[in-house]
Amino acid sequence: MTARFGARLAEAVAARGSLCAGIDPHPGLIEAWGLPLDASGLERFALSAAEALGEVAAIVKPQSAFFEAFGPAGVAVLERVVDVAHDAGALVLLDVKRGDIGSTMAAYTAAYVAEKAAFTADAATVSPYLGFGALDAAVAAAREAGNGLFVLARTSNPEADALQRARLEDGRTVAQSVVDAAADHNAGAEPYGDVGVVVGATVAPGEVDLSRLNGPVLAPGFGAQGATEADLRAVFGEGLPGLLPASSRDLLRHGPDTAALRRAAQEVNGRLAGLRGKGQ
Ligand SMILES: O=C(O)c1cc(=O)[nH]c(=O)n1[C@@H]1O[C@H](COP(=O)(O)O)[C@@H](O)[C@H]1O
Repeated sequence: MTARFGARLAEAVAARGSLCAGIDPHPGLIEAWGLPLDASGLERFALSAAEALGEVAAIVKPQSAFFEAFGPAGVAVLERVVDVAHDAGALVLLDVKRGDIGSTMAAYTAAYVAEKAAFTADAATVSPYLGFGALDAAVAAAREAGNGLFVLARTSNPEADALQRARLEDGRTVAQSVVDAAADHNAGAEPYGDVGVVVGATVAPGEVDLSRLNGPVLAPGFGAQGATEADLRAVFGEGLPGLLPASSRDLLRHGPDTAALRRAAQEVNGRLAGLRGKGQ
């Protein structure tokens, strides 16, 4: 039986470091790599990024929107990116940010994280803003298949502040209620559970209490959106198990030279090593 996602992730981070390498084929980056802005350029960009970053990062995160923008041909490239990154030895987090009523969510689950899912990713990003309970069946199906989910809690973009920092009747913020619901799913799992949360590296320190989460934390906003290692330290402290700082543009700008891409990811991983706890 395949090991649980949380266990596989912990093992991969121990071996390779905590960086989550984003594969976001922005049109400007495809052109900067000297490639045509069509499905063939997308394919060369994304497959070489998947191969190079997949060799050195514990987990890679292709952002589906940039593939969907090229239509069915782009989605076919995304499918190959997942396979190439797996073959290179990385786990794959598909960044699709899906969220819908429970019955529709079941179909997204079948696409991304259930047993025999159409895409063979290890985890996917999901939105809880139709109610965390609407994700319950997805959590169960992902777990059954040995896969994981990352639930948006406190995102890195400034437009999210008003909604995610709003207070519920019980005094908790909306973002904290998402973290707490994820924590309930992870209770008792070792080294940690399969339900991660997304908390931007750009948020104010102390806003979200992750002490009970017992799950992975995807921290985008590191790099191109301005957050630094000092911000990661201030927001998440040191030694938070499962912290995955995520960077896309700031890594990809080192291409198309694949050796330079690999070096950039390794260099970031080296700098992040101090944030990891002992034995992680
Ligand atoms: O879920 C995400 O990955 C995500 C959540 C969030 O709060 N903020 C955020 O930037 N992201 C994604 O993380 C990546 C950030 O890219 P860079 O700013 O280029 O590092 C993009 O793929 C975003 O869609």
